Amino acid sequence: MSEPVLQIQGLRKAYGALTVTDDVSLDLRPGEIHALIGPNGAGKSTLIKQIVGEVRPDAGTIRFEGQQIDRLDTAARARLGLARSFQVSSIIPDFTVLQNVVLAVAGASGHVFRFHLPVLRDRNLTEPAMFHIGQAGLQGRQQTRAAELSHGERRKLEIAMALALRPRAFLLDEPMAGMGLEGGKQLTAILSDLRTEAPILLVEHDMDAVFALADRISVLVYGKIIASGSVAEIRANPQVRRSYLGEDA
Ligand SMILES: Nc1ncnc2c1ncn2[C@@H]1O[C@H](COP(=O)(O)OP(=O)(O)OP(=O)(O)O)[C@@H](O)[C@H]1O
Repeated sequence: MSEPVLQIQGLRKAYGALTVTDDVSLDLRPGEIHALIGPNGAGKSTLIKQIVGEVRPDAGTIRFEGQQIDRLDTAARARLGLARSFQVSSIIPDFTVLQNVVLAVAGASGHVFRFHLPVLRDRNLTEPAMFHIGQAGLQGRQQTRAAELSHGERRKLEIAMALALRPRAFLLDEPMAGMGLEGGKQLTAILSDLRTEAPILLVEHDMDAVFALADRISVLVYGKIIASGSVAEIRANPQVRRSYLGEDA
């Protein structure tokens, strides 16, 4: 089996008497989508925050591509290629899709960006930008201003910009939220392809999307992983059905 890209061992975090992360161990392997599911308040967001460095664990280790990263700050972890969500805050509404992605490509390649330079004529920037626009399913929309995009298209622009940063792993916190039926289907198809680019740790409440996408699922309840396995294993697990899927198993 290939080495995990991300490996979490014995992670613990408590807020006062409340243990939010209770001896959590999990990994993310190359090429996979590993879904993390669990009821509201189970500790999913807090776990993601510890992985990206926004919350400091009380104990445990986090390794990324073999390197222990739990002492690094958020920016250093991002530089190693740990991409949190598609919540790219830097979309410029008055810029076109292409201009926004070109900016992301320029930023990632360490280009010193000057607004007066004819960057849109620099093929070293526009070619990768157009490639990422295609990967994100936005072909034909490159000349549209970001402000005019629909919610789903904006999400795709965020994906294109995230891809420009050449991430080594994606941590996605509820990407399906607010997408609607058609948008959700399109995003599912895009995420499905994305796993070959970089593996995805997916926190998602939309179980149709999780069951359609996940190679593995881990179930978090009260800060503890109560089960981990394939979609079929998790669907058949009586404890999961009782404590999360809300069934009388
Ligand atoms: N900074 C904090 N201080 C105190 N308690 C916190 C803090 N952050 C989170 N918690 C508590 O930790 C628990 C887990 O919260 P978290 O947001 O990680 O859950 P979640 O599984 O992501 O929930 P949801 O699915 O609703 O987003 C909750 O009970 C929450 O109130």
